[in-house]
Amino acid sequence: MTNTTVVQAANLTENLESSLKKPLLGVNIDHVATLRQARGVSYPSPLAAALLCEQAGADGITIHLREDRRHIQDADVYEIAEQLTTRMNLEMAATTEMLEIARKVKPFWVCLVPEKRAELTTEGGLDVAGQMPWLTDYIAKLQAVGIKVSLFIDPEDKQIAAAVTCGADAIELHTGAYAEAGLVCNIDKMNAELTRIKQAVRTAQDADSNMLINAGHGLTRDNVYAIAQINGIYELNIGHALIADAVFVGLEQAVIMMKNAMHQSA
Ligand SMILES: CC(=O)[C@@H](O)[C@H](O)COP(=O)(O)O
Ligand SMILES: NCC(=O)COP(=O)(O)O
Repeated sequence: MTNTTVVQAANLTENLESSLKKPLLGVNIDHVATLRQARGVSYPSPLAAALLCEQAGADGITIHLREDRRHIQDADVYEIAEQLTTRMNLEMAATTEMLEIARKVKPFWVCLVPEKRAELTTEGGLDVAGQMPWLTDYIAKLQAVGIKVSLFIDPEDKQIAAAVTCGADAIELHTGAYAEAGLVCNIDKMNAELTRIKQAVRTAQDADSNMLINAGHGLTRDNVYAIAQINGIYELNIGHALIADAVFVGLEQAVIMMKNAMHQSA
């Protein structure tokens, strides 16, 4: 373990206590890379974005190294890992190729997510219950080199129970259905999804009090408050909407605005 990792681990324990009331903000910077890849040039730099987000108060940086490399590239992962002062959360599919990369980079967190080639963004949660032997072994191989492992799952009892059995250090509850209901102003559906997420947090707490509970996907300044108020959520990972805000107000201000939205109702 490097000195940085020891400090990060100590901070994690400390943060766990305080964040039970106030979730942390992990900023997903995939779409800084999307903009760069649109032209195949070297700017804007995801590394510069990550460092600016940290300066503005982000508690961690999330990047998703997709198998098709549509945004974040391998070089970004190595470069960002070297220079972050908070924690990297590396999202990836549970493939053999990604396992090798993660074991070299050693991010603080790996978050295992499902991937489909044709999707615009992650459509559903990982089917942990359907691939228990593979994931149990995969998680152990990451943990063996000191990486903490999170599983991106739908808020379903079956998946939560499977995540505990597989030995995950954390789960990240997929908030996409809640966010999509808000986009089409379906308030009943939004409330039902919120209830489902709250219930999932309770189920996870009852199943394993040491497992961290994160949430994310599709969160915006308009819909984040209700999720951030749920007791027991450790961290929210937010990307697309925050980067969209940054186009108008700048990245640092967008981070500050998102943190404010998490802590006070609009
Ligand atoms: C797993 C998840 O919800 C997202 O963070 C994911 O990274 C989305 O992928 P895109 O950034 O490619 O939309
Ligand atoms: N895991 C969710 C995430 O990192 C950000 O998702 P989004 O805000 O880009 O939808």
